[in-house]
Amino acid sequence: MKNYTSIQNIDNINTWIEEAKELKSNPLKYNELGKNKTLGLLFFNSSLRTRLSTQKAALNLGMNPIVMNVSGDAWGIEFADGTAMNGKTAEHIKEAAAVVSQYCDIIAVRAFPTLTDKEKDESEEVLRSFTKYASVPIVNMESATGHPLQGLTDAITISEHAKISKPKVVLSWAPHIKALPHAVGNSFVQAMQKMDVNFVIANPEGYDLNPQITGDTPIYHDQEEAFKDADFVYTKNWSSYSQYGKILNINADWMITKEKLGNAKFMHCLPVRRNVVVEDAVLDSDSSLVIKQANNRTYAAQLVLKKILENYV
Ligand SMILES: NCCC[C@H](NC(=O)CCC(=O)O)C(=O)O
Ligand SMILES: NC(=O)OP(=O)(O)O
Repeated sequence: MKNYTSIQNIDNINTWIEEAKELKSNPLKYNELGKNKTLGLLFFNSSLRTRLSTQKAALNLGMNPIVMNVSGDAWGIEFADGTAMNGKTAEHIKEAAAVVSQYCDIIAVRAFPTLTDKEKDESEEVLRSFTKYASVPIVNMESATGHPLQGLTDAITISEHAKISKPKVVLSWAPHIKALPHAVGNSFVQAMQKMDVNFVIANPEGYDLNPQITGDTPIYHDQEEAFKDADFVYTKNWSSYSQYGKILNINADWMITKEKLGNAKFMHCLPVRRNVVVEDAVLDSDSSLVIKQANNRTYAAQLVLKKILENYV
């Protein structure tokens, strides 16, 4: 594998899950593999888990991670081709990516969508430009339309906690005060579509995700019906896709409660707003997997970096 930009880069999710579990049981087994190799982490947006777990993963493989907050700390980067750069941007991605490639053996990038320009977001301008102009492998740390390190993490976590062979997994929309990206939802859908699970999505009318991603996956607009006999409820807010980037209404009654959850396990990528997305009683109970889930971020990232290092030319 050269780049890891999408869940579609996973050739066999069951094999990957087993490999990640092996790394988790012996995280330092390959601590010579990345010796004298540098991982550059570039953040255009905030992060706690991705920032730390990806560095931890690199350290477990013997790599040297270096981190930069691009927004604020670096020069504004221009992505448009052929433009006269007489505005806010000071250097072009052609130079920036080529220069960073001389300092780093792998580059990992976080860049959220605009949520105002659908075409631009769907073109994955930032991630695609790094892939095009960098001369080293690229890892997606959450882009405009996907968060494949999170999706792999979620697949590992479900495999670890499943009590039956084909568990029912529900991806449920939940309320939020801000317009949020579709990336986490998209990658979770793509990961579940590759796994042997009974997978459905629950969201209010107007919040269906990109139909090219959801495909044949059943979508319920009735949360209670979707949650029937669920083993896992994975919760996430996203803004409208059809009325791109908009909050249509708050739908506060879609908040996850202990009563709605029943015997299902609760999952969320974090950060999560308590008593808006999910009530305290869920997060503070044994039903919540969120902390264990976040721990798996390290092993998902470690597996991805290991696969890239093993194929490094
Ligand atoms: N990386 C995990 C989620 C990141 C982002 N959440 C957020 O922006 C939450 C911000 C807030 O709650 O203010 C998202 O939904 O894609
Ligand atoms: N889940 C996740 O990606 O968290 P951060 O945004 O804190 O990295």
